Amino acid sequence: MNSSYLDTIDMSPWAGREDPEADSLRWHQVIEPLKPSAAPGVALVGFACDAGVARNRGRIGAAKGPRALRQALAPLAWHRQAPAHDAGDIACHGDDDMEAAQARLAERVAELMGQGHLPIVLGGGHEVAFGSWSGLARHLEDGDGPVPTVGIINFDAHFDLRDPAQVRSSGTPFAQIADACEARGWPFRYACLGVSRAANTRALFSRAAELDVLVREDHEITPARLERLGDELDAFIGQCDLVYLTLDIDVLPACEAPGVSAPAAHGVPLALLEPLLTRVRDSGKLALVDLAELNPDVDIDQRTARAAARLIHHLTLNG
Ligand SMILES: N=CN[C@@H](CCC(=O)O)C(=O)O
Ligand SMILES: [Mn+2]
Ligand SMILES: [Mn+2]
Repeated sequence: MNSSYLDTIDMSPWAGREDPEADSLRWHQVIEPLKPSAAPGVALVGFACDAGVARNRGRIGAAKGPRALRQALAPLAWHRQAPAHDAGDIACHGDDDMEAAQARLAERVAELMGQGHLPIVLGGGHEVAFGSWSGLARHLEDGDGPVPTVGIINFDAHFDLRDPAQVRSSGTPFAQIADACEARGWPFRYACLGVSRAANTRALFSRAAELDVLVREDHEITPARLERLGDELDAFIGQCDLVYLTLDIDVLPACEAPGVSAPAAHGVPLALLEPLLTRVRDSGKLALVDLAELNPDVDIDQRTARAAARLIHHLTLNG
């Protein structure tokens, strides 16, 4: 186990308002750098990488996402019982380093899971997902007995099922995971919610159908259908032993999340996204979370970072 990074965790983003009243803590006052014997809690790990976005010909800048997300989470009110740890960053040193950075992330995620933490990976482009999932896979392979069935729930305007034989990028992680599942003889259970028909080609819809993906398009996620969608999500989760939740912040409409590589004209608003996330959070099966595509370079007044921080806050409220 490589734990030398524990001495170099940068806690400088964790700053903000301090209230003089009792019982008024905020995240920055509670979160601690991860220690080897830390009590189980949430463990944040940054993936400072946008090499996959560059390969996908997108707007780079998501490598700065982890810091912006920590800064936005820092002043939010603390309501948890269980601890939160900062497990540092995985940096990507250019295009040639992307696959190695994903492997380093996998190692960190597997280590955190082995210590009983819920890893929350702060991206980074959506190439983060292949690293996150690989860590989960390694952790499960290290365990005794049959490997549990993993359900992947992706809230995203995009399938990210592009053919990885062309180029591996932020647009291919779930196709890479499907291939990796096939190689291991594992089922590939993937739900992609918030998909824009305008932003995904026919080839991608066909691949999703071939892979039996649970698809709900952006315009289908309405207040009137929210309860039924929640039940469908519960049914999907019911067929899995564990859930890996991946949030591409570009699932939000561009007015709520302008700071992404590919803003969504339609999107799924925070007010509808949050109740669906509650279903996932409260399922008791959530094993791994990541959040992708926050690009502070094109954000407006930290709007996207604040929305992303709010989602992390919401997902961790039950701990
Ligand atoms: N993670 C990224 N995904 C999108 C980007 C789309 C775009 O740049 O327009 C994709 O590859 O489909
Ligand atoms: Mn997307
Ligand atoms: Mn994506």
